[in-house]
Amino acid sequence: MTTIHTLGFPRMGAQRELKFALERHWRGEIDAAALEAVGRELRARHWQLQRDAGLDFVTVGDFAFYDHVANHVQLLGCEPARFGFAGDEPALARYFTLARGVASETGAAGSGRPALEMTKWFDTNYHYLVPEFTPETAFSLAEERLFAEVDEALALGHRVKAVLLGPLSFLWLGKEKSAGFARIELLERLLPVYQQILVRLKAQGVDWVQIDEPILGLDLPPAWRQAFEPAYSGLAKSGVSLLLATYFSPLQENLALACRLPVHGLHIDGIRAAQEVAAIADWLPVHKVLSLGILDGRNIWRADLDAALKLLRAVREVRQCDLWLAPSCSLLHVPFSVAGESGLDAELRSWLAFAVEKLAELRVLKLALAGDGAADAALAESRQAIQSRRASQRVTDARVSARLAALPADADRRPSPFPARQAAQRARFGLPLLPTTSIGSFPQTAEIRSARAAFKRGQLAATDYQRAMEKEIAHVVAVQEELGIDVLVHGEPERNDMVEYFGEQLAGFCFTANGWVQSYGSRCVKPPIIYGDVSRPQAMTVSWTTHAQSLTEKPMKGMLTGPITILQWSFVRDDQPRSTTAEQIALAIRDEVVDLERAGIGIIQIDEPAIREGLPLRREAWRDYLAWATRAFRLSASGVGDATQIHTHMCYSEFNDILPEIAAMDADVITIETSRSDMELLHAFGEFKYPNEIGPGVYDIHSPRVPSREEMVCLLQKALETIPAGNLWVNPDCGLKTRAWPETLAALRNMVAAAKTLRLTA
Ligand SMILES: Nc1nc2c(c(=O)[nH]1)N[C@@H](CNc1ccc(C(=O)N[C@@H](CCC(=O)N[C@@H](CCC(=O)N[C@@H](CCC(=O)O)C(=O)O)C(=O)O)C(=O)O)cc1)CN2
Ligand code: MET
Ligand SMILES: [Zn+2]
Repeated sequence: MTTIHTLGFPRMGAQRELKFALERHWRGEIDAAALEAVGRELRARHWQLQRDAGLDFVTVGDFAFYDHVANHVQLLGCEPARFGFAGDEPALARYFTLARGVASETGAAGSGRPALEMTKWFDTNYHYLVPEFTPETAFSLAEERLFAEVDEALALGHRVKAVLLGPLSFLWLGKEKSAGFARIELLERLLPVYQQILVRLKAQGVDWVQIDEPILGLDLPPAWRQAFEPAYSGLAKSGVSLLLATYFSPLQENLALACRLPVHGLHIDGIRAAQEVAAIADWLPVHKVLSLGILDGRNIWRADLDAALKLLRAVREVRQCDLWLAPSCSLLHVPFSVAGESGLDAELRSWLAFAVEKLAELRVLKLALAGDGAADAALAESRQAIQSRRASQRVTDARVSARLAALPADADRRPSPFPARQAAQRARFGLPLLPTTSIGSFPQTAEIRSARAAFKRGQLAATDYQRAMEKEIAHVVAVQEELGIDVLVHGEPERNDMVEYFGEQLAGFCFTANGWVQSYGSRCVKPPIIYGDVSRPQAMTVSWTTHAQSLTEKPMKGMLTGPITILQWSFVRDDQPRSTTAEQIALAIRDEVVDLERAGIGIIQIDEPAIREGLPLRREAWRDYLAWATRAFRLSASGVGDATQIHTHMCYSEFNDILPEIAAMDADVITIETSRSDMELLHAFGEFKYPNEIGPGVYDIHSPRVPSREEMVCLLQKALETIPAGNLWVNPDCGLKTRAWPETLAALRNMVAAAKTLRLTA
């Protein structure tokens, strides 16, 4: 018998019901009970889908109103003391305070309660809330939600597998908030609470608990590796069967450890750790369950079921025992269902499998392994789709491969080195010392979004939509002129998203109507799908940008998304290396850069916020990635003359460990998020002697708080300790699209004033 299950399921709902309910709740339009009802309804629906697909368990514990790591902070009773919660505050209200913070009543710096920090979940575009630890952190079984959800599922007649984030991964993903202590020291205090949870689950009638330890796929310090065996020896005593789940990365030096741990089963990522399947099938004792993540949970392609069956039969041959099958990781990272994507033609649609379709694939595999003829029709259909994709004329474009093959060796080099370019650009633009600029987007108001929605529904004519956006651009230009900003932007009103917008216009991409994936909290993205060779049929941004330039004498900065960020935030081909796809996108962006230059745009920004996120989870793979990623960026940027100034922008990550590679991108100016780390990053930039110009963000755009002029003067003075005044730019941390107008205006006004103050002395 084969057992099929999933590590997790998307939470938002088929129509993003959770997003809309959350936002209504936050606006005060529905109360907590109504929100809870939506959550309950979605869980019930999603469990029923799992059951209907023939899964042997429904998975309970993957649901969250904001983030599953934040759920664990409450479950484990470690809400940071700094929030100062009073005993009578309801758990859900505290939860949203952890997630969203509380604005200060006075607006003064340092007051209010900032939210838990948010950071990327491994190498995905999902953000989790970072647990905070101090030597005083205590743990207790403090929240009933998980057990209540288990009861809900049991009451609906389901067989339940509960899921927990494992104790070591939970600690690893958190952050030490005081110096001189290591969070691993908290393990001893944490384990008894896990033990209690497992005992409770067992008592509820749960036989299997999936305990996620994705950090087994990372380069772990010895103390962390050594902590696994004693920790799990303790947890083994709870009496519940544990399925240790790993994903996203091969286990390598942790493989023997993972096989040896005293648990009842091991899940491995059969896609990212494909090369380890044979060894694990061999080494994992046969009395333990092997759960093979056989379907790609990080991508949207229909699986090659014949190839999967071949592998599964071989594994069964070796192990002579039952197998468990699942997607490689939680399905959180793929959209809900292909059904309803009527905008895609039938052929393309047949190539895709989102969450619901992946559950169906599991069932076909199970039937086929049992020799059940009921799988035959589905297998034939799947085979047909795979063959159609392999043979399709739409996937390959001979002109693209010919162009790549013919690229001169120096295609990724600017004509002159930076000092010569800097001189040419200074002569051309005559900017003041400490020039001010912004990162690109201005507030995406409800008005802009509903105009776009009406346009997409066919209720607003293309010319009217264009006129509405041009009106917005004119407004943004006028505002910047009035504020006295030096290098202007058009504000990006016409963009639904910085990646999707380009995906909609590039050949080799398709996009969905409803393929939403949670990014954080209620926020979602709709990653485009790269199915074929990429090229740019026509200019994508030139007319908007030149229109904006026509409204001002000041330089208008062209605004593009870079090849690595487009790659990273799209669903990519699995039939060629990512590096090849990156190179193709790079050339498409290069064409746009060259066209902008030709249209008279002298400053062009190519955003690469995701370059750090794309870094492989294992350090040994960094060099290779960084080499092709930085080359792709340079390819996109190198088609222009010395006097054209190329900017790039990065955010969301710590960049300290890849500074040389960032320098190797050779952008003339980099604007980078730094304000949240109090300009820490700059020490690294200073030590490393970053050679080109740099704009360290002087204020955090993630909160509506308006920074004062003095605050920004302080930060800039700090920056001037390490960066020569002639190389320093003044700008916010990131784009302003999630902000409202009043705080945007106030903050930019103070920012320009700060720059002017320093110009007098610097
Ligand atoms: N791709 C990507 N990844 C990223 C980021 C990013 O900017 N892009 N930034 C970081 C994450 N930050 C994020 C910040 C904001 C949002 C966000 O605001 N998402 C919006 C959707 C943005 C969008 O696509 N907007 C569409 C509208 C989509 C929509 O829901 N429209 C409504 C109608 C809206 C109306 O009538 O007003 C509908 O179709 O029902 C548009 O502007 O055209 C949301 O969840 O609400 C997402 C991620 C890291 N990863
Ligand atoms: C996530 S980086 C955002 C860069 C983009 N140009 C913006 O300003 O929104
Ligand atoms: Zn940014």
